[in-house]
Amino acid sequence: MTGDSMSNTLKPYVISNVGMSLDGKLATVNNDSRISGAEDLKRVHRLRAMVDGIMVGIGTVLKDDPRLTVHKIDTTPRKNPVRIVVDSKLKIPLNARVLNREAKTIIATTSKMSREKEKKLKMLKKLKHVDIIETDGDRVDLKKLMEVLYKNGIRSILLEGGGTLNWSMFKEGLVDRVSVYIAPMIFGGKNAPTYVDGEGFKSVEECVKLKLERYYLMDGGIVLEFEVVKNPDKNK
Ligand SMILES: NC(=O)C1=CN([C@@H]2O[C@H](COP(=O)(O)OP(=O)(O)OC[C@H]3O[C@@H](n4cnc5c(N)ncnc54)[C@H](O)[C@@H]3O)[C@@H](O)[C@H]2O)C=CC1
Ligand SMILES: Nc1nc(O)c(N)c(N[C@@H]2O[C@H](COP(=O)(O)O)[C@@H](O)[C@H]2O)n1
Repeated sequence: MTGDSMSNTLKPYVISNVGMSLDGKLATVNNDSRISGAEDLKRVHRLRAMVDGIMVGIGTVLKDDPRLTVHKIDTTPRKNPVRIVVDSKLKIPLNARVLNREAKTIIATTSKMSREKEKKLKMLKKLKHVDIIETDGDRVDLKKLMEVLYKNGIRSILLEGGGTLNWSMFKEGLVDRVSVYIAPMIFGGKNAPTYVDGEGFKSVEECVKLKLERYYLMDGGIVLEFEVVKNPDKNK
């Protein structure tokens, strides 16, 4: 997997992966996200082992407390990609599992400071395996982040949600590939998180277009793999 060009700026190749219910939910209204079965989790961990970075939003860290390491398959030598947490306000708890020493962690935040944020930043900067990337604005500037990550040698990223970050990444045109596991389950609930939340595209013309490349059965559900079609109107 190599970097992708972003109007003359190089960025990492980004694969979006989730496990979702047939109705597109990432978790139930009570935040139960046990969707993938054992085989699908192994597939996800094989993907993790292939990339340079695994990225989530702070919402996912606060709700799931994930490790974001390769721990469901054996790899020799043990390969843990860099974990990337998008966290504008630095809400990350210092005891979050994503800050353990099993892998390096990059926290992407904004340069906007409060006294509390500054205090936490100081503590985080003391951790040798943690790096901070700051961008300007109220929320993390994802295009800038991709540019900085690429310059730091990160050529491929597995984007593991949640729905808010997924929306921003799709909206900014930063996703190159999609692989989703659809479980034979229906969660319902208009407040349950979906694969892509955010404000949504206003028209079909604006939406992200995908090209189905592969599909196969797994854990009683189905895995679908798509390429994101860049410049879909080019040949019209
Ligand atoms: N089934 C699955 O495969 C997965 C399920 N989940 C579920 O998704 C839910 C968490 O999703 P969300 O609450 O949507 O949180 P999220 O993980 O998408 O994080 C969103 C947060 O990131 C921060 N952020 C900073 N800059 C941003 C930017 N430019 N764009 C977007 N966000 C930015 C904001 O604080 C924002 O609220 C949980 O219920 C979790 O269990 C999460 C990942 C995978
Ligand atoms: N692919 C997939 N299927 C599910 O059913 C899930 N719940 C998730 N969740 C993602 O994996 C993270 C947990 O990672 P660790 O096992 O703790 O390393 C979680 O935070 C979501 O990003 N993914």
